[in-house]
Amino acid sequence: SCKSDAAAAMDGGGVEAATTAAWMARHRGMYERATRHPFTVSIRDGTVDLSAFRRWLGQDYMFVKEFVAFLASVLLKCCRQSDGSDMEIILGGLASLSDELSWFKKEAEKWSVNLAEVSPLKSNTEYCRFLQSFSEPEISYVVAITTFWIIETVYQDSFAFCIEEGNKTPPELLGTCQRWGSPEFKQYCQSLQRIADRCLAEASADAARSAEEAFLRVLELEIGFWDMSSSRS
Ligand SMILES: Cc1ncc(CO)c(N)n1
Repeated sequence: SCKSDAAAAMDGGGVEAATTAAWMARHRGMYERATRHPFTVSIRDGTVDLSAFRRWLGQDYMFVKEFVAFLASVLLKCCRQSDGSDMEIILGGLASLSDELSWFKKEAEKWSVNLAEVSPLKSNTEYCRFLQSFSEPEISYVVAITTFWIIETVYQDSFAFCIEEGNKTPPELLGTCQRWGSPEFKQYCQSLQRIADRCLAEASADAARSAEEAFLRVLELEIGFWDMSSSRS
């Protein structure tokens, strides 16, 4: 089970609260390959290949549609396996994807990307298959919430870098960068991180190991997704 902050504090938990921070330190190289990828760094530098950006846009629209189903499975596990105190955060994330899908359609029009004609490339298909595996009830809530947190955090960190001081991001790409790079999105990611850390603090060693494996798998899949957007793989 997954207790609330108050319940965890009462039984003296929280000593090893920062599991996710420890993983980020331990796997720093992988984390940086995912969040300082040549593709997003080229957005920040202003040297981005616009055909690559258009490819990313079409592929990510397909990804987000799959992400809706993934988030529904995270929500279901939250309701079934935790005390339900995280439900509002997850439900809020799910609700905001409705807006996000509209944004993709509008953005696709702006860049003349025909979403009806997009078919998923290999790395996207692989990532979507990974997301689909979470519909299995055997996958625990702690693994699912950790996965959700790191998926959002890679985008948050990647795009926040594109709007940090000294950026040369083309003005027509600022809207994209702000969608995931905003302080509000960062706060949302931090609330997911707190939930993940709270669940990890109580998880069995086996469950924590599975969650760390999922964390690494996401980093790998995100690197593959950026590679796919930059070139064609
Ligand atoms: C590939 C990918 N990873 C993460 C996010 C964040 O939601 C996204 N939209 N796409």
